[in-house]
Amino acid sequence: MAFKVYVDGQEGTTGLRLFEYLNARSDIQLLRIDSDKRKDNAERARLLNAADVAFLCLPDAASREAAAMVDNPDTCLIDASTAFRTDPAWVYGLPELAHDQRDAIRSSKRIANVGCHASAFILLVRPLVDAGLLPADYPLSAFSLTGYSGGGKSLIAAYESDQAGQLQAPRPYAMNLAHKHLPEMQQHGRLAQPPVFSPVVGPFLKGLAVTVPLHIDRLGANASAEALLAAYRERYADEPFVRVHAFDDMANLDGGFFDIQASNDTNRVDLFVFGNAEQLCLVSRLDNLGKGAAGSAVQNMNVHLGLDETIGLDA
Ligand SMILES: NC(=O)C1=CN([C@@H]2O[C@H](COP(=O)(O)OP(=O)(O)OC[C@H]3O[C@@H](n4cnc5c(N)ncnc54)[C@H](OP(=O)(O)O)[C@@H]3O)[C@@H](O)[C@H]2O)C=CC1
Ligand SMILES: CC(=O)N[C@@H](CCC(=O)OP(=O)(O)O)C(=O)O
Repeated sequence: MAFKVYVDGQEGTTGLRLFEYLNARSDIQLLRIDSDKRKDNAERARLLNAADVAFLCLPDAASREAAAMVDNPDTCLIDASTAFRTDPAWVYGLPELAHDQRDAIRSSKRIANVGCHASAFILLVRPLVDAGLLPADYPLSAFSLTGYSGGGKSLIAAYESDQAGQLQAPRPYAMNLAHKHLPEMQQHGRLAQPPVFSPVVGPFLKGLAVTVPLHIDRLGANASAEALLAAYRERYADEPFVRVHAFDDMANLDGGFFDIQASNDTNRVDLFVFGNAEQLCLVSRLDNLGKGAAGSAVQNMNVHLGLDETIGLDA
């Protein structure tokens, strides 16, 4: 028997990518809303409550509205927005977060799928805090280079209609240091304060890399590049979608340049540690539409339904 799955926001960037993943599967029966009814609340409520799993690929406010429409206790919601990522009634949809996270995802009907910058940042930071290598009160900073699909339909349209080339240079944003991912980065990274976070969007569709610079003498006792890598290898040993690279993995650089698109079209996260005896640079790379959005949503669904979590996803 196929699982009934509905995507609210099926014509948006995340919804369309999710549709590609789900449409290829024989164990999923997709419930489709007529295009002209996609904002009709009665029709949305009917489909949301008919689904075993409903994905919300909507702006935050519309996600909150959709969640309030669900009264079927058997419907599991997987929300792609930021609305519920630090809400204690929702489980954080990052299976790799901790050893017991999959149990929580399996048993909850409310799963907050994780944002692209936040996934990459938390997967770098959390194992180091848990291992005592990165003090929770370390004054962290991070910058993220991202493709424009992360900004949804409107940003994609702006880049794709940029005939005059006005958007061809990288553009730092969230200059007020209040990016919407900061609360989840702090909470799920187990940090005493949020990082100083600087995202930069570039003139390419997708691909993302978060870089976290560190001074070794400000880290925990016995911290070193090898100790950090050992913590990653221990935490992610059995993870199908996390690849921990060797220290200073120059073979992965192209003439000294880091390729932030090399994880694209997969659900994989690549983790790197570069540096020297004094300073380190942690880098996490993923496809913002894959592990940063739709791929991770499929992974969460697979975990929740008790399926092989790699079904339909490339590592
Ligand atoms: N893009 C990405 O890489 C990522 C996005 N996210 C999050 O996922 C969510 C969706 O993002 P994204 O796909 O990029 O956004 P888009 O703007 O591309 O798509 C959003 C979709 O939601 C629809 N929508 C808006 N309001 C309503 C409503 N009231 N009822 C029904 N449908 C509605 C829009 O309709 P219409 O077609 O009419 O515009 C649109 O199709 C956001 O919360 C975003 O922050 C999370 C991780 C990564
Ligand atoms: C380029 C761009 O605008 N990217 C988005 C992040 C996309 C994402 O991860 O979505 P959520 O915000 O729902 O988590 C941003 O920085 O807000």
